[in-house]
Amino acid sequence: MRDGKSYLTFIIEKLQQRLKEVDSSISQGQKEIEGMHEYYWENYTEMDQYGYENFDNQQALLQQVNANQEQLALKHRLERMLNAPFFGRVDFCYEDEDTPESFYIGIGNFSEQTGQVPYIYDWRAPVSSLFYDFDKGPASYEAPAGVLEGEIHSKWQYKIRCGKMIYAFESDIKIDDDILKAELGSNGDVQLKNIVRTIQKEQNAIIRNTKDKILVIQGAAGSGKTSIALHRIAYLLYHDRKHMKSSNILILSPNSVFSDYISHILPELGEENIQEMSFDLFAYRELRDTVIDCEDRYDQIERELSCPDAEAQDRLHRKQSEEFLGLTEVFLANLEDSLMDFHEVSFKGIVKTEAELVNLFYFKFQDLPLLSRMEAILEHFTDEYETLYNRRLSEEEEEKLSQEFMGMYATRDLYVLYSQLLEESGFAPLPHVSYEKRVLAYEDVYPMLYLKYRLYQKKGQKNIKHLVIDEMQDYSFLQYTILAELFPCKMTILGDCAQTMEEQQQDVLKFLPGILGRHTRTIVMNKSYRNTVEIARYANRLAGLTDMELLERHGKEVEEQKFACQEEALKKVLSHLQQESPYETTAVLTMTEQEALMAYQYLKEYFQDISYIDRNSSAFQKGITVTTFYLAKGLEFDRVFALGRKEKNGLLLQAEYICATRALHELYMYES
Ligand SMILES: Nc1ncnc2c1ncn2[C@@H]1O[C@H](COP(=O)(O)OP(=O)(O)OP(=O)(O)O)[C@@H](O)[C@H]1O
Repeated sequence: MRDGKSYLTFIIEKLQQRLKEVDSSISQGQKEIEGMHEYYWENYTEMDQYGYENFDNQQALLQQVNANQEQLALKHRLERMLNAPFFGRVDFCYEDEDTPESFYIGIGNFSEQTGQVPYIYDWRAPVSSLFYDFDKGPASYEAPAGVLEGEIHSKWQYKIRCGKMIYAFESDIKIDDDILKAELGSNGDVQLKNIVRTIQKEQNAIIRNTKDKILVIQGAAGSGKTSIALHRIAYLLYHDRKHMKSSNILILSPNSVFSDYISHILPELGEENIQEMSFDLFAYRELRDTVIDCEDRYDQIERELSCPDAEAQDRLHRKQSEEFLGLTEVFLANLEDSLMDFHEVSFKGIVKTEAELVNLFYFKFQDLPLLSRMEAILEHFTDEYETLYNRRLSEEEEEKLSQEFMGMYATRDLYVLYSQLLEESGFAPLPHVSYEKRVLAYEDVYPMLYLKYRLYQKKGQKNIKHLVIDEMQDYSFLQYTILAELFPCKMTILGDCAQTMEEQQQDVLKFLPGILGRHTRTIVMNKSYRNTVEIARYANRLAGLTDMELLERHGKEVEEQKFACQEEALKKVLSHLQQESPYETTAVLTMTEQEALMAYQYLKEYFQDISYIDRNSSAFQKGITVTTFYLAKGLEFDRVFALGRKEKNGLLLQAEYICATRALHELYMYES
């Protein structure tokens, strides 16, 4: 049996050979494309008048372009593999055989020719699960044909960079943990890393879970939730290429910086990137016809921090609660009558009496939402007219009829109706203003969106087959109710109750199964990988967590200090920043936007290339970053300076916990 080093030499040769073939196929394809273009320009005047030849030409061209693009993607994959073709090996002896077979594992499959036994197996291939799930000894894996049993004779881990072997370890001597510690001990990249080399057994079980329709992961800070979700997407795409394309997956992510932070992993794993969106942005787009602007979650947090208002908090919660949904249903039931004013319609010989309209409205079309029903009746009427006279209605006629039918609603303005709902449910109504002045407070955004979906037929998101919701603890009962309606697909939902951005922690696990149904499976992960033991212990004390498992990676003790004002605290931050440091990324995290801006302006005097992240930012860079705790959520930095407050309340404590858990190696908790 060959050792890893000689196998590497063999593979590099094969990869180079393959790359040459791909290169020549790409240039051949390119020539053909050019030839087709030339042929077209020389002959298009003589092509048949019906455009058949032109069409055939276009099709052939398109096919060639697609083929070339595929080859180009393959070229990129092979180039990536040339850098590090494999990272693991399992020597596995099948039950009924005498000698073990070596399976080398890498970020993609590689074989001499398509269809031949691979030289390297993709980390997502069935046999690769041996590497993640078992140590030396009896083992099995699930192949398409069934479970295959056998014994692992040895397991190897490799680090290869630029085609050179950096190290090779036989891993039954528990080197896994050391390798993991070495990976985690290195300085943070600007983007989240792929973890294929060191996926842990419990993480692997989640990544490869295809059985559960709804998978909910409650994971402690730094337990790898986001990483797992992305690797899971890569796994699902690999295993169901026929039915699942990257365009069928959507990630609901908190903001654009976070989207940028995770955007490298899928391309690194050889997959296309997928769509990402924040739910607040989606809601805003959906309500744009009704209001000129909507507050987002961050406006709400800023307000809570600058002028805490218990009444406003209470209102926010009541409006997002199950009880309020009940009140909305009562309101809708009453609206069935109170909104309508039927009257006879007579148009060019066709008459619809009030009784006939009532009948159509409450019986024939009763299943349609209230505000979509009259449109259906209008369509019904138009059909009748066009069939009778065998002519289409003109635009003016359509307009006139539409006015007459829609005029039977007392109003169709969602803003007015929602305001009415608020009043009837014991809340203050919305200000009576024109469209240009309608700015919706955050507490009203989702209740209004819900009302919209109950009143109008909604556009389903049928194209989405898998929805990933990150930071699950930040969505309310009402938001999940809306999401369940909009996305009747598979879901991976992940988050951490301890990182709720509110006065009190929200345990979404209590209500999720009720909304999403009994096919919901919840997995809890308590092992944290991000922080040193010193930081993790400190953070756990802040949040009162006692059941966390920590990876034994040690570092500096957390530095806590109190200052008279924020400027004093900033001076201290500055003195640290001016010292030589081995770190790539440092964050200065504040509670509010205003504080972040002040810190940024202060530090900018000393460091030209410092970056400031606000909610419109879409990327974060190496070096020093200043931002608020809520925008740093989900991200990580080598070193964190948290500028907290001496006074405490629920939200400020949560904020401190979020800041503390962002640090990989060093943490400074300052208060003023
Ligand atoms: N198996 C693993 N091997 C190597 N690194 C890992 C592993 N699991 C997690 N990590 C690392 O731990 C850190 C935290 O991972 P991730 O951001 O996915 O956690 P999270 O649970 O989403 O955290 P949070 O909720 O605090 O934002 C990352 O640097 C990630 O690369």
